Amino acid sequence: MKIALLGYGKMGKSIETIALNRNHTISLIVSDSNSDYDFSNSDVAIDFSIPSVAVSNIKKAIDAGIPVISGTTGWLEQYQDVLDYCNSNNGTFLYASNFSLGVNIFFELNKRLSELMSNTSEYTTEIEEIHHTQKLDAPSGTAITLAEQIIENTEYTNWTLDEPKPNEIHIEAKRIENVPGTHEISYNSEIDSINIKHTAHSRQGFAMGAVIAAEWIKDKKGVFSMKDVLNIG
Ligand SMILES: NC(=O)C1=CN([C@@H]2O[C@H](COP(=O)(O)OP(=O)(O)OC[C@H]3O[C@@H](n4cnc5c(N)ncnc54)[C@H](OP(=O)(O)O)[C@@H]3O)[C@@H](O)[C@H]2O)C=CC1
Ligand SMILES: O=C(O)C1=N[C@H](C(=O)O)C[C@H](O)C1
Repeated sequence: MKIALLGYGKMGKSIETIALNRNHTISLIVSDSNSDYDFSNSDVAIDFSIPSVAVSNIKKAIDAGIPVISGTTGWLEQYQDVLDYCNSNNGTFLYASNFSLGVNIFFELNKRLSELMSNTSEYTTEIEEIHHTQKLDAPSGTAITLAEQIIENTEYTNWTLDEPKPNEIHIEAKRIENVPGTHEISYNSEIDSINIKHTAHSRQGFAMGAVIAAEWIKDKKGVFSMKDVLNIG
């Protein structure tokens, strides 16, 4: 498979290593310095860039008829626009706030725990995420997905980085040198606490998941998620 890499930073480079090990080739590398590019020799595009350019990168791939997967976070207010664009142009698109198998299993645990908590009023819920200091967005896309899952199953209606109101889940976003990505959900009452936590030890799980998603999506049409790829949940 010939892969176009949209973004060649920490993730783009990790994806390149894994893709080459799986006998794929890299047909195009796009970074800030070469934004005038075309997809003429590519089978699939993988976007791990920056929030301000992700949407134009994704739409450009759809225009070229190339299936595109994106892991870039921090642009989700435009997600519906991208879905509509993909569907109306008969394109192929997959976004995941987190491509690792472990976090996608963790998402299922989070859903189940929030379902179990749906009828209890004793517990308050908090999310903590920790990432490296170069991260541009806060909270992480993964923390937003976790919060949205809890909101779907409980009385909470919003998440906030600030002091929470009773209907808001507090997300604490910490930035510490070299942390690849840690997410913890806590339910706290007077009596006890329940915590679930995922710790990434490197970027390998994210990059492997992205390559597996690209292999899976190559000949498909439509909008997909990692649930479709991993067949879990
Ligand atoms: N969904 C998931 O599983 C994961 C998602 N992420 C997300 O992926 C994104 C990238 O993360 P990471 O690799 O760590 O970030 P980096 O900052 O290391 O890399 C970002 C890259 O984007 C490039 N870039 C800048 N402008 C453009 C442009 N116009 N077109 C294409 N690329 C451009 C930068 O190029 P230059 O170097 O020239 O400035 C840089 O190489 C982030 O949003 C992060 O949150 C990260 C890990 C996992
Ligand atoms: O920027 C990162 O590094 C990561 N970003 C993703 C997010 O925002 O959730 C996924 C992962 O946690 C690493």
